[in-house]
Amino acid sequence: MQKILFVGAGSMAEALIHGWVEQKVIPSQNIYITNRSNHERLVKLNESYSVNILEDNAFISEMDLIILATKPKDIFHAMERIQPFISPNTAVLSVLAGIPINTIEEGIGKRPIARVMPNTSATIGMSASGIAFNAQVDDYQKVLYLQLLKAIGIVIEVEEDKLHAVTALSGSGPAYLYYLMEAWEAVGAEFGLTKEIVRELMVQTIAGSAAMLQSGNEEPNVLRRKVTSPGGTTEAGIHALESNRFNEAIYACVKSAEARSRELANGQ
Ligand SMILES: NC(=O)C1=CN([C@@H]2O[C@H](COP(=O)(O)OP(=O)(O)OC[C@H]3O[C@@H](n4cnc5c(N)ncnc54)[C@H](OP(=O)(O)O)[C@@H]3O)[C@@H](O)[C@H]2O)C=CC1
Ligand SMILES: O=C(O)[C@@H]1CCC=N1
Repeated sequence: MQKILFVGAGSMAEALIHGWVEQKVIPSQNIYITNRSNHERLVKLNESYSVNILEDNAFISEMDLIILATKPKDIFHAMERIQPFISPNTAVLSVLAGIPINTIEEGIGKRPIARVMPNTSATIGMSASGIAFNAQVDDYQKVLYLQLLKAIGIVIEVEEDKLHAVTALSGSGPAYLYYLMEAWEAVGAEFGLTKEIVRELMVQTIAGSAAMLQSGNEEPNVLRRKVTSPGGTTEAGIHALESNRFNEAIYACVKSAEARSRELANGQ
């Protein structure tokens, strides 16, 4: 990829830029960024990553790849802006939650489009991304898209409709875990442990549990049982989770996120 333009330079754009620049996948001088109005943000990203600020819409025609990274509600305005300038050869990668590929085709024409759902761990090369392609993406382009995503973590191709579920699980997933960590830190503080100690224990516990699952072939319920001594502390903790409807809360969480993604697809 020679020139890449981010249309929308917010949190997700920064995570991708950070990951790609750090992993040396795309030189920062090949990356361009634009926003609707927040120029200060563009200057900050320029200072942090030496990426270019798009100064003139006419330059859009020179882009090899455009990454759509506005909020879903802002995409229609963004597409109106780029449509007059975008070249027929320019490929597109969208990270927008919910927005279907055919909405993008309607806005900026049929061209190779990948719809991707990454997460913010792209910043450190640890994203878990889902991807779907339109029919215009040939095998060679598929490899290029996948290479880009693999550079910032793992990527799994799914049917486009399944991206709603991917969004609810791994796109939003980091926030659920950070929420859990916030609660963990708060309760740790009640026991008089310093924030630093709780943080260190918690991060290693989560990383260790994920690594156990990744490296072995045991199911989560088997690993859980190995921790849970009859009549012991874990059992007491799990009972409390059950009586506070932990499973129901998780189901409701993921189902609400999936449903919201489908609403976004319908412009709601
Ligand atoms: N954050 C996350 O964890 C993830 C986000 N996503 C998806 O990524 C997308 C961006 O999310 P996020 O980065 O969090 O959002 P942010 O609000 O942080 O960033 C959105 C950016 O889009 C810009 N923008 C708005 N309208 C236009 C326009 N017409 N033309 C150009 N730029 C415009 C905004 O600039 P200005 O301030 O000037 O309006 C802003 O910088 C969303 O669609 C989201 O669904 C996907 C996976 C994970
Ligand atoms: O909250 C959102 O809508 C976006 C999509 C996935 C993560 N953040």
